[in-house]
Amino acid sequence: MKKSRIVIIGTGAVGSTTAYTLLLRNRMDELVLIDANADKAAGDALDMNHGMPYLGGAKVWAGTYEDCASADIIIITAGAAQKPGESRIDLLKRNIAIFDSIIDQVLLHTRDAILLIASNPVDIMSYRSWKKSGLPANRVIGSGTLLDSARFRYLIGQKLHIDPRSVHAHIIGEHGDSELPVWSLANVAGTELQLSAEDKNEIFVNTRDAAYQIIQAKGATYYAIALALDRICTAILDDEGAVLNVSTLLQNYRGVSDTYLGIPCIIDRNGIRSTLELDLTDQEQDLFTQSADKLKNILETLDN
Ligand SMILES: NC(=O)C1=CN([C@@H]2O[C@H](COP(=O)(O)OP(=O)(O)OC[C@H]3O[C@@H](n4cnc5c(N)ncnc54)[C@H](O)[C@@H]3O)[C@@H](O)[C@H]2O)C=CC1
Ligand SMILES: CC(=O)C(=O)O
Repeated sequence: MKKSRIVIIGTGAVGSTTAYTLLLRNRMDELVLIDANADKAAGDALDMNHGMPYLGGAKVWAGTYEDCASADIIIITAGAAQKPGESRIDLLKRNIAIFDSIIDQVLLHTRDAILLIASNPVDIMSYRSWKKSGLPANRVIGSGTLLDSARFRYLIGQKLHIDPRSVHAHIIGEHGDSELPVWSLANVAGTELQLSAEDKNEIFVNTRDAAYQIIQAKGATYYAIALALDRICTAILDDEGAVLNVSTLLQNYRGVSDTYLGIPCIIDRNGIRSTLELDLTDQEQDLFTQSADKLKNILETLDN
């Protein structure tokens, strides 16, 4: 049987934490680490290999783009990260140049892998990767608002004293400042959430601004995104049909086309099987349209 292989490009804080998370959870047979700083990737691989007596038997090595040839999933976490006070969009120029060269090098070796993008601004980087690669959109996935939805569910759970795994609630739109909460559909076991308008506002603001708070406190966020990326990889490798709020190409989705945004998607071995159309209120629809317009305006400023 073919061995399952995940390649991670960019083994900084997010990439190395994701590698470690995948390894601890025994998600694949082979894990390849690539970084522009080859010493960093080599050091991470060595460090993780020294834990092998206590792990599940996966092979881990610092590799090259040639190793993408038989990858099932290529996770891209390379590039600049926000400094305190910077927005995700502030990273755009730096990360577009890095991405263009990464996608070119990946395509020299494979057109079969699923690309899973996490670098910011993630919706724009995912769109760019899809457009530049010419791969089918179902195989170019952004982490989107999966992390934001996890933060949202955690904060709702805290307020209600309910396990976040039992909270069903979505953040959609940009992974960034224009994202929106879908309060009208949020529920626990199908029942309406018992939260005041003030509680809801506090929960949403803390969700939207979580990255700013964490970056201010310790310089970067990486544990929760690593778990979110692990969740997407599992949905793919185990052919789950899981519903996850990832960033995908929208075509005629609630009036939005030709941009990547976070919405609920069904994910299986082929990547994104289909999207689920949420029944938004008028106010939610307005916010969703505004989020899409913001990203489309930015996309229009980019060269081809
Ligand atoms: N989608 C999400 O929810 C999240 C996204 N991020 C984003 O992930 C990205 C990475 O963040 P961190 O790991 O904290 O940054 P980092 O600075 O710790 O790591 C970035 C790594 O990319 C490498 N790199 C740069 N150019 C490269 C190239 N051309 N080829 C290969 N590797 C290259 C660097 O050497 C470095 O090791 C950032 O854009 C950040 O904003 C971070 C957290 C959550
Ligand atoms: C950095 C980032 O995008 C996040 O933690 O949400």
